[in-house]
Amino acid sequence: RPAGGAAVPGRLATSQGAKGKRAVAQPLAASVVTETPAPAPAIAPAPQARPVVDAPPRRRGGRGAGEHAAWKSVRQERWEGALEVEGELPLWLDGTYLRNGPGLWNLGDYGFRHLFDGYATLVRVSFRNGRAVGAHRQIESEAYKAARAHGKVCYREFSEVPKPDSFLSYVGQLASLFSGSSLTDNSNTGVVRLGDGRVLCLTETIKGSIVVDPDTLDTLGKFDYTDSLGGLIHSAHPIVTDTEFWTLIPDLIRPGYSVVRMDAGTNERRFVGRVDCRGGPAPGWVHSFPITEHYVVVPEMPLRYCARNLLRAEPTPLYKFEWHLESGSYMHVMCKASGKVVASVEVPPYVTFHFINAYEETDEEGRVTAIVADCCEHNANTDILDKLRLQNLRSSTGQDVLPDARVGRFRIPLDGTPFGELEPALDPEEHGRGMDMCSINPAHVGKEYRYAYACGAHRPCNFPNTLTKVDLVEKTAKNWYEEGTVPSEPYFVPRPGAVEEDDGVAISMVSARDGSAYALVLDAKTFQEVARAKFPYAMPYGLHCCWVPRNSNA
Ligand SMILES: CC(=O)/C=C/C=C(C)/C=C/C1=C(C)CCCC1(C)C
Ligand SMILES: CC(/C=C/C=O)=C\C=C\C=O
Ligand SMILES: [Fe+2]
Repeated sequence: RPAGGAAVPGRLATSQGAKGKRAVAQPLAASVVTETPAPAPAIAPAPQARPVVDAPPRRRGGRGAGEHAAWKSVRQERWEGALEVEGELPLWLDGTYLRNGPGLWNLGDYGFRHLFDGYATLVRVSFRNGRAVGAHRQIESEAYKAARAHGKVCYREFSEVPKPDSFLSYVGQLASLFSGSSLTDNSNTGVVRLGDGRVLCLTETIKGSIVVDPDTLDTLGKFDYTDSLGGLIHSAHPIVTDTEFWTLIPDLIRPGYSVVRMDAGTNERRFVGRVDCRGGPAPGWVHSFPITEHYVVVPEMPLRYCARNLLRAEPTPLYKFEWHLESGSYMHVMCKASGKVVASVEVPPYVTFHFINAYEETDEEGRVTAIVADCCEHNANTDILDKLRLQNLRSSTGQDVLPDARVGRFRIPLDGTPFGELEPALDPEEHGRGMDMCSINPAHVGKEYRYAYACGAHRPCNFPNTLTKVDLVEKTAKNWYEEGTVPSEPYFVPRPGAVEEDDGVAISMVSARDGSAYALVLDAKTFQEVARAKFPYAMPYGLHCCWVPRNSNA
């Protein structure tokens, strides 16, 4: 059942194209707008457009036949058009799904190394009356604009660094590293809707907080933090509610973390408290962290930032990080109201990008006795970082090379006991020993919860290739799998008025080996497909999502 039919034409345009103008996609270094004589067809065969980059990458394995579309750069700067819908979209699904991710990994014939290096591609699927309109657009960060203008990397990305033209410019680069001016603002990781309705794309550099228009996908400008808290990096995953925004700012000089809060409607973060690291030469990497109703949980894992690696021109095996098993692994708990650290426990070693949720355990008198915190845990093994190198992702040989992962459940006692526990929350075989890119019902953030949605594994595989719904009470999982596909984070959207935790849908953008791509809508209760909205061109893999309900700001 096609949705939208010919009513909504597919649109292709350059970043320079004024709103409403129709223009063909431009190669990266071009600076002129070329308008097309006629509107593109309804379901535009986007690959007809001139690709953003068309030469083979310097590092082999960029665009060869047989390579999965998930790991190929998006082929044009932007597109918009009606999507063909297969199945029945729920009529209550009224709003916009946004997904951010590093979708462009090539500059001319130069291919980037790592999944996390790519320039940000924002994808939109707007649902209304059982129909879907899709779009994507490159985010106009300074890093992307400079790369497009000069045909080379100009800022320090996750693993890519600008090649110094001379020793003097190398010295200049070092100086600019200390000031933060050489760090990227390529906001390729997350996208969040603030309580006041503004939509932000984020990465781990603070300067990479960029405001976008969720309808046009226009880059509106830098999010200007008006406080004087400073810092160069922060967690990629702030916790955002209708009223607040919480994040962590690691301190690489005096190892520790600042816990900060920003009220909705403001641009001013306020310092809440500080956690001093217990071990190691630098803070543990804090890609994400969880909160509960009264506490902020600050993880300190043995995979730590490394100032020396930040300065290097060539990446080390762990990029900007170092593994310090001897330094210990810790979980700290800070009271939101007082900023005081109320617990700091040593836990077994762990490696995680993504915390799923946390909540408080209470005794009969209602006193909080412990915090339970769940994460996608990689069995204390850092190999996953190397598996996310594009060369590894592109060279799928059919062998089972994805390292095992699980739902790691921490129990952090608040009674002064010096140690916390870390155990799998369910048998990892339930989800094929793959576990990452998670979401939950937003009404349960910081509270007891039962269900988590994530990417799991159907082995053999080299990357998570299923969607999984984990029941943390029954300790079971329901799995969705379609051969040859790479699904991204299943993002839970509650049905308006829902009471049950899993009353809603899980939306995932799926990239298929044959070059097709679709937004998959699963009934979150049964985990059965209800519909798919198909893009007319290949879509690269992407990371994190958010949901903007229609008229949410009206
Ligand atoms: C996409 C993802 O999950 C993580 C992205 C992380 C990034 C882009 C980290 C970037 C960094 C720099 C550019 C310099 C400072 C260190 C670090 C935070 C690793
Ligand atoms: C893709 C990913 C992390 C992304 C960070 O935002 C992790 C994948 C892990 C595989 O198991
Ligand atoms: Fe992430």
